[in-house]
Amino acid sequence: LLVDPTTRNVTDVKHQVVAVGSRSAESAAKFVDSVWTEAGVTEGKDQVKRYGSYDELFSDSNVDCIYVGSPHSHHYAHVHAALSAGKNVLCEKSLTVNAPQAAALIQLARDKSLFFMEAVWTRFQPYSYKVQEVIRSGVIGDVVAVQAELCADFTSQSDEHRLRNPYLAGGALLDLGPYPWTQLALLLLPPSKTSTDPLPVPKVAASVLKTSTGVDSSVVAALTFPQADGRLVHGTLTTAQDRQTAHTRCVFVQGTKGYLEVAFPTYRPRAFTYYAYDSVEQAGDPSAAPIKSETFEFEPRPADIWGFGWEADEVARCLRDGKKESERMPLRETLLMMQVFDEIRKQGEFVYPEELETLDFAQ
Ligand SMILES: NC(=O)C1=CN([C@@H]2O[C@H](COP(=O)(O)OP(=O)(O)OC[C@H]3O[C@@H](n4cnc5c(N)ncnc54)[C@H](OP(=O)(O)O)[C@@H]3O)[C@@H](O)[C@H]2O)C=CC1
Ligand SMILES: O=C1OC[C@@H](O)[C@H](O)[C@H]1O
Repeated sequence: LLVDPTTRNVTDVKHQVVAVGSRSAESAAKFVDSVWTEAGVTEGKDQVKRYGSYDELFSDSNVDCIYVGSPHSHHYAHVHAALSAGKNVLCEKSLTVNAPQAAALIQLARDKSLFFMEAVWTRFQPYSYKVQEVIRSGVIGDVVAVQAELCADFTSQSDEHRLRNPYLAGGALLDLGPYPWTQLALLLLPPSKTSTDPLPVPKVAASVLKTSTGVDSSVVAALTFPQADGRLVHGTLTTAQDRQTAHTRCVFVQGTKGYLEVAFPTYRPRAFTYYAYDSVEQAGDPSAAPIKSETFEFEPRPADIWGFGWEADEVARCLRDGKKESERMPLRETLLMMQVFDEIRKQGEFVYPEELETLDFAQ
């Protein structure tokens, strides 16, 4: 938000951080100091309001949109309060703990005619548009399977840390799972469309392992996605917080006439390469060589942003244009992810503490 959008060739929108809300005034002030210092800017810092409660932030009339970046356990309560106060909301992944909470917030945003979006930054990165373009060009034929993975080693974190703590809705699935899910969704769901019609929930077969704190340490799930031509295609989602994904491959796409590999990290891919064969027969022949191969690389930090800038630009454009949801990250796809995650947790017999799963979870 603090990087001038023109440095990434964006001239139609700009951003201003007008206020920061925290559970204490000291931590709000500390946050502003550290973020402005890290960004290397001084402009605008003195004007930023530092609130010692979220409710004060939600009632600031200068605020157009709230970014909710609290632990997953608290998204439902924080977003509910922000929407109830009449604010547009961008909320970090995973949107909520479960699908009923997501559905309730989506309904609240629609009832109040407010913009609402899950913050999945990967969707707005140049990588995501390019990989879809290449797949849709048919260069590797029809997609017959996709494997997507994000594992990270969080075993050194304390039991109280939000990643391992059930009371903060820890675990691999809610924290890391949205990224392999996003890769599957980008390649195996019909083109994104905003609509209140629900999407069919893919069939799920999942296995879940737990940490000593009782949250999921790893999940492997096979999902079946119906395609426009009637075919059923498998996507596998792997996520774990006790090991690391190989740096060369976090997504593998098998086509009838070739394949495509994506370089880690799953949330911000560095590159992808496709290998295309002359025919279906050649693609199935281990001794045949591809007739075409191309690598697309993505700068790790173009114009000094990690990649969140593109997501912020999308939010600004939606607000400017009076849109209540993003066509690139439609609410029904967020709901679908939460429905799939609920089914994975059900099959893995994994529930969060009762109060986190309810619709009246208080702050
Ligand atoms: N898009 C991305 O790349 C990333 C997204 N995330 C997402 O961001 C969200 C937050 O993750 P992260 O920043 O690591 O989380 P932290 O544990 O660092 O918590 C963030 C802030 O939440 C506030 N908070 C509100 N209620 C609580 C509570 N009960 N316990 C602890 N903190 C609370 C605190 O701020 P305060 O005390 O000031 O109120 C805290 O500093 C998650 O949804 C996560 O998935 C995380 C990392 C990267
Ligand atoms: O969103 C995220 O992306 C990077 C991970 O390391 C982090 O835990 C997660 O919240």
